[in-house]
Amino acid sequence: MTAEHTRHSTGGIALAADGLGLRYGGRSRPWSLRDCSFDLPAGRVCALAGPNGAGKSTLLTLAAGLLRPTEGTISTPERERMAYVAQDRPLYPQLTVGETLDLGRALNPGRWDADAALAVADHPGLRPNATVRSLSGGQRTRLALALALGKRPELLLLDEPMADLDPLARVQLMGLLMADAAEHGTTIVMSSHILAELADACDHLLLLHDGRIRLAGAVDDLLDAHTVLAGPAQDADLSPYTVVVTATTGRQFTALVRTEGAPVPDGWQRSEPSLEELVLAHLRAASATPEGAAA
Ligand SMILES: Nc1ncnc2c1ncn2[C@@H]1O[C@H](COP(=O)(O)OP(=O)(O)OP(=O)(O)O)[C@@H](O)[C@H]1O
Repeated sequence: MTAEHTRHSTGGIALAADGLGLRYGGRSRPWSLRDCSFDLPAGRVCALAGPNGAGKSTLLTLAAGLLRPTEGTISTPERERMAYVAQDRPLYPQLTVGETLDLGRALNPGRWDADAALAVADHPGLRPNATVRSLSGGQRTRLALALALGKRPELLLLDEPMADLDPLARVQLMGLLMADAAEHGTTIVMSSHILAELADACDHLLLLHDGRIRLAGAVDDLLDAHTVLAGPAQDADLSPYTVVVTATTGRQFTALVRTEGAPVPDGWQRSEPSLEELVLAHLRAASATPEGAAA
């Protein structure tokens, strides 16, 4: 497979990977991302989840076109139609807030959405004449998000956007992002370790573990496909199901399974997992298998 980065969106797909892999620093180095294939439909708000070192930032950096794949392909919109907020929020420290927004306008002629940028940047902590180097981490994030939304992107790539924001700012900025996605059909991919935050906002999931895709798809479909079974331990026959994880507490047995349509035995309770339960179960299962192979 050839290594390439394709810039187009086709058939309503905003981001697609096919056999995508990356080794930092050449062939003798370990894989940071391996065999990643997925399609992200346009207009989705996608949670990118996974433990530290799973490859989330690597995938976002590849999507932003700042790294070339070692193998496989990644397809995105044209560079002008994407915005990327990296984990370290790169900005020019010597510029003021106002000059940074002016630069955003100058670099995006004909596309700059001053209202969208101002909706994020208009905040008492972000005075127009303050220099970027004087801003706190959370204020810098706010400015980086203002630049990204002002670009009016079709695809918005956000690496832990809420990590250094206070609780009020998180709620406000998450609301602005969701409103933007709803109004303009923006596709958003956001990484986070806060699963509850992702569950509230996202309708699509990419779960990475050890550089590989563990789960990918619409959140509703993934939740529908999984069931939590609870029953007495001595009756546990899970052979009809694909088992993700099991747990025994005293005589009570629970399992997260894909029932694949098989009936639930009498005396057992079934419930739909939360997104958080689903993610944690798959991460536990991946940690327990040597290769973290996808279920
Ligand atoms: N510049 C680099 N050079 C070499 N290895 C790297 C580099 N950046 C990341 N890696 C390695 O690639 C793997 C994936 O890292 P990545 O930063 O993509 O993970 P992540 O899921 O974003 O983690 P976190 O949640 O901690 O931010 C890790 O093993 C990491 O050590």
